[in-house]
Amino acid sequence: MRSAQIWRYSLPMEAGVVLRNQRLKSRDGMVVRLCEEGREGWGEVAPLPGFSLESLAEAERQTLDWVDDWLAENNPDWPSAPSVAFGLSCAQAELTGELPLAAEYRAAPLCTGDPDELFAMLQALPGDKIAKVKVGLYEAVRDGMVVNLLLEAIGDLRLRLDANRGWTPLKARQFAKYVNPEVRSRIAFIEEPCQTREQSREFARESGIAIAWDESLREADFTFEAEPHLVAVVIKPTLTGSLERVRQQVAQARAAGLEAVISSSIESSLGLTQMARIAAWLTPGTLPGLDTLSLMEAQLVRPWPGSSLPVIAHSALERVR
Ligand SMILES: O=C(O)CCC(=O)C1=CC=C[C@@H](O)[C@@H]1C(=O)O
Ligand SMILES: [Mg+2]
Repeated sequence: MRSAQIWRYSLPMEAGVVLRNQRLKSRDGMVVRLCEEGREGWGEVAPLPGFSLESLAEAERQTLDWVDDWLAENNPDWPSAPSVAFGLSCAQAELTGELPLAAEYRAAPLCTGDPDELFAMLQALPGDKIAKVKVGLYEAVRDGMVVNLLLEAIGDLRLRLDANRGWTPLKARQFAKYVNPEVRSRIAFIEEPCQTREQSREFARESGIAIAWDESLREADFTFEAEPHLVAVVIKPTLTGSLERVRQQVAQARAAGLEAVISSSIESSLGLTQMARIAAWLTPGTLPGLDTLSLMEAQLVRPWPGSSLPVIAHSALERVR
């Protein structure tokens, strides 16, 4: 006998979370529970506004249809919307025991705000000191100075930078100018520095700074291929699709000699803890980019170890099915 429940959630976000010029006041999505023969599996379906092509309403329709089909003892294909395929495939992988419990909770910390406060946090990082800094939001020169300062001050720090295609070739050059050539190799990579892939490649050639693709993975002409200066790809499961598809992309990246970094699409603690498990399973040895829980004011269903945010239980959510 199969049974299933679906709930809607809406989690308030910290003030000032801006995604692609749009303020994100709350994170909205669904929690799904699939039950069969005394076992259960949970999943989160949460299209990210400004990134996912499907709306929450469309995701809800596809989730309900798939669950109805599954309850009728069919084994339906994954729905077309990536966020739906991901959430449902996680629920099924928990149900069948395919998704291991071991998790990588040491996500690379996102550095925001005041450089002075950052120092203390970075100095205290245990093990591999690797952190992520968003660039391209302020003056390129300021970004260059901050990155240089951090790398020069903390000798064993490595940084992942993310420009979200924010720089013109000129701005990218201005950034590089302020980063001492001796510390550039400790920039693990910069995600999508420029507006086009060609400009990003040119920047990497010129500056010697390694790059990674993120937005490019969602473009129709993208293929996983080795290129000079390209070291990694960022895989955001909610924007990718089913767990099988995520596995396939990790394998394709590996085959091309690229590091695959599992990364958040600002899911709740439920989705984030599952991605910490996916990272431990599929990309052992690589710190995932999952430090987005602190953008929220509450956790959902399952807590992230060490977080002091209150946890909202499924029983407090609005039931859809
Ligand atoms: O990759 C990480 O370390 C955290 C996730 C992250 O940076 C992002 C998640 C979702 C949307 C984006 O604003 C942003 C990114 O650009 O990668
Ligand atoms: Mg990115």
